[in-house]
Amino acid sequence: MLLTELATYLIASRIHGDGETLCQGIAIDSRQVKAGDLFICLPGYTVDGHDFAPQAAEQGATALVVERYLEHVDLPQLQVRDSRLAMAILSNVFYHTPSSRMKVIGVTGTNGKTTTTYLIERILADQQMNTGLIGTIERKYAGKAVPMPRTTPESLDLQHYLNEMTESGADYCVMEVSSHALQQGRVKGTKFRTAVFTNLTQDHLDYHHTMEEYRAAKGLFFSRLGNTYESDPEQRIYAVLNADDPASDYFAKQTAAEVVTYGVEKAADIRASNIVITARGTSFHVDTFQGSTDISLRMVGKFNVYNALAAIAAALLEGVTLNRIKESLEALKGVDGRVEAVDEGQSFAVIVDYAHTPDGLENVLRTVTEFAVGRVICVFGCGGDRDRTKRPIMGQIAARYAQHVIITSDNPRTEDPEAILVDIAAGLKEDNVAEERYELIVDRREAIQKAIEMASSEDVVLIAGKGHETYQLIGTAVHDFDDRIVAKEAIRGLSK
Ligand SMILES: CC(=O)N[C@H]1[C@@H](OP(=O)(O)OP(=O)(O)OC[C@H]2O[C@@H](n3ccc(=O)[nH]c3=O)[C@H](O)[C@@H]2O)O[C@H](CO)[C@@H](O)[C@@H]1O[C@H](C)C(=O)N[C@@H](C)C(=O)N[C@H](CCC(=O)O)C(=O)O
Ligand SMILES: Nc1ncnc2c1ncn2[C@@H]1O[C@H](COP(=O)(O)OP(=O)(O)OP(=O)(O)O)[C@@H](O)[C@H]1O
Ligand SMILES: N[C@H](CCC[C@H](N)C(=O)O)C(=O)O
Ligand SMILES: [Mg+2]
Repeated sequence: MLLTELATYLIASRIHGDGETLCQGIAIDSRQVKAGDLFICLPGYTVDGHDFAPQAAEQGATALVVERYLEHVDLPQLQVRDSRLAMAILSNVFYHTPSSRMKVIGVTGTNGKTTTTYLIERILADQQMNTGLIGTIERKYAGKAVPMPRTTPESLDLQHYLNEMTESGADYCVMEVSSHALQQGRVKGTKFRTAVFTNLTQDHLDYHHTMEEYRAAKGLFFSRLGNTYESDPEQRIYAVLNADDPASDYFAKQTAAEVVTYGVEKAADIRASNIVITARGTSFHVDTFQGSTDISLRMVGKFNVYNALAAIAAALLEGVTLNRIKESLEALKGVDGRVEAVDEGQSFAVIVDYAHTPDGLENVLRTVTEFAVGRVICVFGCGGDRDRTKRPIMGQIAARYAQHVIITSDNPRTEDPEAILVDIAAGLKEDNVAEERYELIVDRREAIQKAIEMASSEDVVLIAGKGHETYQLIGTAVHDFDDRIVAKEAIRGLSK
């Protein structure tokens, strides 16, 4: 497209230089610019994309989108007020607004996004609907699955993937929408059919500063939902909210979409009762606006009842019958790295889980303690360059539920690994937890080995925080690391 043509989508933008310049693609990273690309300069949190304009020019960029005119760069420039917003708009233009060619169901919340997206996707796919998925673990469509570096892609990548999805025939995209994504406008321009909210508890305070700011970021999802009422049911827009989470009242007030609620404790449109949790699964009764049924999940934990209820709501809104939903939910074994059992025939249980927030850890520990006959041994850590205030809290939660706690590394990134462990241990010290009940082992492999060596029959070893991850980030290096493989090796090592 020509620069002048692109400018028509950006009101009050200003062209410096030749407007007849052809832009064949869009790039936001100078290292990935191809000849003929439009390079959008994004002011970042660490560096300023404007500083890389000369590099982009060298790589063959034909024009720039800038927030301030760059005199020293000899390229035509489209000056805008907000280059992130320009990126969202232009990405939609470039990829022909893919979200209007399919139904996009988005899931936001502190915990349970990945799990809920897989449940929804499974139910829809079982109805012979052509589905795609984008989230923490992978993006998946057209028979391909590609691991994802982050939960919600930048708008440029998102529109690209959505376009690939519709071109491969997808009717639905089920995706996770993180608070970072909402704050940074990564989903601006994406038309959502349904926005699902799981829950709001502490995480990411390094980025959002306070719980109010964090809630406001999540709120952007609901306040930006469609503001028109269509007579065509296919065009209607819904917000699915957790009646038991206080933040839902706030989101309900913010949105113009039709609200459907789910929950256990409080009255809700989709409500579970008679919840029974065992080591093998979770069963419950559910009343909905489309009838009632009993469901037996193979996934354990009360939190998974909430995830299932959210998925039931989203699927009912697509016209799937409750019976079909039940069949799909009951068939699902679970989601990669979420309360995943590691079984090498050992006499004790080993569970790998992705709990990396205080609430997530408390939920999974509570679940595990409910069916553990022996002791619970918990191995976990906290990510570096992330919310530091959650560290001592997670330490306290671990010691409250587990008989023995091994504090270890979980992606220290650029922080001092030992210092992170000390931050976590501060919580246990404050609670006067006896020193023999916990230990600090920086090396995660050693920590897992130690937990497995000390486990006796009927104990449960919970390895939390990394779930499906297949790496350990230390400094800026990425090391191969998979809790499940390391645990298996440690179990096999026992008999030697
Ligand atoms: C805090 C945050 O979200 N940061 C994201 C943001 O980074 P940034 O604004 O700091 O970017 P920057 O590194 O300063 O660079 C600015 C611009 O210069 C460009 N650049 C930079 C270097 C260079 O050589 N050439 C160049 O052109 C960059 O491509 C970018 O366009 O924009 C970058 C480009 O899109 C993202 O990669 C980066 O994600 C970082 C890596 C990240 O870790 N994000 C996490 C916190 C995140 O987004 N997590 C959420 C939630 C997880 C969950 O709870 O599920 C997620 O959705 O994954
Ligand atoms: N509804 C829920 N409420 C509380 N905790 C949950 C819930 N669902 C899952 N969890 C816990 O949180 C962990 C992460 O779950 P999941 O990956 O589904 O969440 P997520 O929101 O996608 O996380 P992320 O922010 O990293 O993408 C699980 O391993 C489990 O321990
Ligand atoms: N999406 C979350 C995942 C955290 C997982 C944990 N293993 C860590 O690295 O802190 C984040 O980026 O904060
Ligand atoms: Mg996720």
